[in-house]
Amino acid sequence: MTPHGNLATEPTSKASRDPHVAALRQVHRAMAELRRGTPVLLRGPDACLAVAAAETVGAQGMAELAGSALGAPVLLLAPVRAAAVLQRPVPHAPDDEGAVALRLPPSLMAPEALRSLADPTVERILPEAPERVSVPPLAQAAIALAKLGRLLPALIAAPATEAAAERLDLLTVAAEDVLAYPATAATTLARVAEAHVPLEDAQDSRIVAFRAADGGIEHLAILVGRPEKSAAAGGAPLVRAHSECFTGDLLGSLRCDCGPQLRGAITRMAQDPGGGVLLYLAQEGRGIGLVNKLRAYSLQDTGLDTLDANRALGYGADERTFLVAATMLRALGMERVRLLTNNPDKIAGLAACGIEVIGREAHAFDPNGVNDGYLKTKALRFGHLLPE
Ligand SMILES: Nc1nc2c(ncn2[C@@H]2O[C@H](COP(=O)(O)OP(=O)(O)OP(=O)(O)O)[C@@H](O)[C@H]2O)c(=O)[nH]1
Ligand SMILES: [Zn+2]
Repeated sequence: MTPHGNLATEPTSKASRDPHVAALRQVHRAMAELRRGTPVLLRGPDACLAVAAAETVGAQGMAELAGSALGAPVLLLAPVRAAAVLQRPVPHAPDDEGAVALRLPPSLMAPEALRSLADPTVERILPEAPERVSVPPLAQAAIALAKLGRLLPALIAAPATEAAAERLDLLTVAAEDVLAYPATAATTLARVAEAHVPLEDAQDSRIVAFRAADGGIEHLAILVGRPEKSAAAGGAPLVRAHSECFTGDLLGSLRCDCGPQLRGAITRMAQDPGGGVLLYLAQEGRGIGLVNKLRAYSLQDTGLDTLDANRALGYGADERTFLVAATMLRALGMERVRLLTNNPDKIAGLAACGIEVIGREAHAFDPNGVNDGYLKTKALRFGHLLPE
């Protein structure tokens, strides 16, 4: 509210009238609410669902959820996590919205118990088995919202009304806007800053920052040499779409190959007459976020590989959208590229977003004695094109 009235009904700028921007803003707010343990209301065409993240909800959030609920809350879990909690296979039902709903005994309806049900890295013997019940409408959007917030995809959920949510001052967000968010956010990426940053391995480098209209973390393009010139002259510059890896890129972790891939790509672009572009994408852990990647690592230390560890958390093997990279390349005027990668999904993903990948350049580094299993899994289970 302002002294001039309600911004929702009296837009003061073009941006606040744009339905895409309004949707992005609301979804981003909803993510932040879940992250701090506050419930939000998902609005669908026929029903509403109040949800709170099992990982963050506290006593107040539980009380607010109960206060807005029309029925008993259930726990929504991704099917793999539900199977682990129930200690039996969970057959797929056609209308399950990619989630399993469990009715919890009162002993498990408390924040600490919910956290342990959500998190496979926490060992817990259940006093009573939860009962599988039918999945409420909008469960898929609920799981998607938790994932967007880089939380464990596990939510406590109950049918609710908009009036009750308003009375409790809970944020309401359209389920369809949650599902559309990754694509909508990617298409609003715009250049916001640019600077010359000489690098150890490439003196003639510039960084261009891109921001989406949601207020999320910026993605960066590192331009080495003059790739725009090469593109404008009909060439296809070297491009690497590099998902950020705090542990590998910054700390030199030996668990993965990201550090050598990052520095190696920049060195290679510096040597290429056409230069190159390294997209440094805010998609840590293949899109699951750093905290979940650390959880995945701890599961890998118990014997799971990188793919099964992601699934045990309730995430997919790869949660990235390549539309981010494609939008940045288009904004830079580079729609024909040679891609530095071993990952065929990246080639297909960029091609599906309208980028012409005219060639692939292998980008493999020798195992280091720690990441050998990780590299093997990439070849065997992700189909990466790695040398024998
Ligand atoms: N979830 C998860 N992410 C990881 C793990 N190890 C590395 N990553 C992340 O994976 C991303 C890099 O993806 P990779 O699959 O190694 O490589 P790629 O970029 O898809 O393929 P290339 O182009 O061939 O390198 C970075 O964001 C890393 O943080 C892991 O064990 N689990
Ligand atoms: Zn890494």
